[in-house]
Amino acid sequence: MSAGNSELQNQLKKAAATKAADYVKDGMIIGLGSGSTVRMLVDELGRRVQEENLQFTGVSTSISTAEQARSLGIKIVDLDAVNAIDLTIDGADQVDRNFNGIKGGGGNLLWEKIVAVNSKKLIWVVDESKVVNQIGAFPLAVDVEPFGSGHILKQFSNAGFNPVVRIGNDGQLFKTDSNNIILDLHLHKIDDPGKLAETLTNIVGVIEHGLFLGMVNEVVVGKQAGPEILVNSKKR
Ligand SMILES: O=C[C@H](O)[C@H](O)[C@H](O)COP(=O)(O)O
Repeated sequence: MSAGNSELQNQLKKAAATKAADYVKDGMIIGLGSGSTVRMLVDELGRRVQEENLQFTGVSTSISTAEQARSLGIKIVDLDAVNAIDLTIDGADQVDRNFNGIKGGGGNLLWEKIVAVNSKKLIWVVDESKVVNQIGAFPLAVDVEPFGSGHILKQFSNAGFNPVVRIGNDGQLFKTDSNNIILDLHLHKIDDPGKLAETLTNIVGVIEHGLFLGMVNEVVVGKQAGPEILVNSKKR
């Protein structure tokens, strides 16, 4: 699932990703997010490793990012092999002006959230179409244990959450890197993200949800006039 991939959107994603790559310095431990914007970031970091001898250690939020990074010569270690991550750079599907975001369009929200909470600083790279007044137009991914998930599906339907079981590009049931399934909630708008997060967290069988509320320190926004950095003053 993706918010869109027009040529302009890809240019803006790339501008944001390239700007965010400047934050990575020698000796740092860097969390690498997932998705198409992070793919561009990892390409740029790989270029710097090869051409500028940049030396950093990466911790990946997905198998696919780890594979891409390693193929470019970036050192990737397990999260448990480091004490803390200096900085994580990740993508997002939507973010509002209170720094509440939706993630999980690629199904990587669980590892992304685990890496985020173990990071000293979190930056998102997005194009300007993803900065919104109210989140929720993008479907909210919920990572669910497959066992008994039919009952969670019913519970979500009864609550009016319009859940859809995610199917992969291969036409098969989508499975996360942890072998869980994703239920996408088509909510259209989320009036109270905190309350929804609490509701979802309290359901047995829900492993994690794609609401990342007030967690991000900075958002690098790719705009036609040039990248803009939104700073979350509450996280300074
Ligand atoms: O599970 C996927 C992640 O949360 C992505 O970071 C998010 O969906 C943004 O992806 P993209 O950069 O492809 O729009």
